[in-house]
Amino acid sequence: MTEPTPDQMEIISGALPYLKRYDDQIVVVKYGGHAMGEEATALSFGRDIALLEQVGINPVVVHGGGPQINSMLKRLNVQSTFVQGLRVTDEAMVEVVEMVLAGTVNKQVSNAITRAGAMAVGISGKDGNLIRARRVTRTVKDPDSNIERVLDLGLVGEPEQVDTKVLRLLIDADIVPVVAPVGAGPDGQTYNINADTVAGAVAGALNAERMLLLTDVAGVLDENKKLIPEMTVAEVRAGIESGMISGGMIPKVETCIYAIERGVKGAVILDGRVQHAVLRELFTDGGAGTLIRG
Ligand SMILES: Nc1ncnc2c1ncn2[C@@H]1O[C@H](COP(=O)(O)OP(=O)(O)O)[C@@H](O)[C@H]1O
Ligand SMILES: CC(=O)N[C@@H](CCC(=O)OP(=O)(O)O)C(=O)O
Repeated sequence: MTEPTPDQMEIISGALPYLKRYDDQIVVVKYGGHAMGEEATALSFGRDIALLEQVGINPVVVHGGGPQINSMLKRLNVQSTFVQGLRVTDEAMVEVVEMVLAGTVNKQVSNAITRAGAMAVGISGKDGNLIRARRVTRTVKDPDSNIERVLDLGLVGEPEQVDTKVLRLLIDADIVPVVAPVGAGPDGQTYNINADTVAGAVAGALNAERMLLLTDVAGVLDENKKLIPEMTVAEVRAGIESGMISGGMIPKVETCIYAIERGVKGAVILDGRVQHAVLRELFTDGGAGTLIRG
């Protein structure tokens, strides 16, 4: 074994105040499909989560899998369309979505954490009554006529109710819950739910100390493409209004606002492709991405 360098000792020692701050607190980590790419990043993610569990923090993982669903649909020769970042999902497609998210990806993520030495259990929002979903619609404006139309996205849902019992049982048993973003409607129908939205709902229901959204950009970028380290809810709203925040970043910041309004102390958007992104964010002074506060 090589001797630790003074720098390494400095880093470990510098983590002490953060270890105290997060002791026994819940941290919800959303692991986006784009952040999963490389094998090395997946391993570093698994190690980060296992380390949090080991030092007495309670991580809860919610994962995405949009790119993984895309490649399965491509293999099946099925086209998919998106409305405001949400995948229009019919009966046949929801079967593929559930298979990829609650099957392949869920087990990959829980396995990466387990291999790193923590106990992780993968569940979907349909297990233990975790997420009761309701159908969502979106209003779009026709650019030519300016007439607004309500679009039905099929079996796309949003969390109507979150029952945290199963999560609490796992957390109390020192098991890391790994949640796939599908839910069931009151009639048992399966709904496809955006993973950021699930993370916000879960973080809010658990009153988490922190919510981290791991994506493939450094965080919220300003007009000059420079990272904004910290934003208030009011600044985020102004950013959406001015068009500085657009596309896939809108549901992310909206999820952060939703979680903060439900008592989450801080929500961070950060680049999950960076090795040990979670540890950098939680245990260093500078943090890693954009922190959004109330
Ligand atoms: N102000 C902004 N700062 C950073 N990214 C932005 C901003 N506005 C729009 N975006 C876009 O949002 C994308 C992130 O959302 P998305 O692709 O849906 O992520 P994920 O797949 O991880 O859920 C970025 O890659 C970028 O193209
Ligand atoms: C309704 C809806 O759009 N659901 C998403 C669920 C997966 C997801 O959100 O994955 P990422 O976080 O990797 O983008 C989808 O079908 O792609």
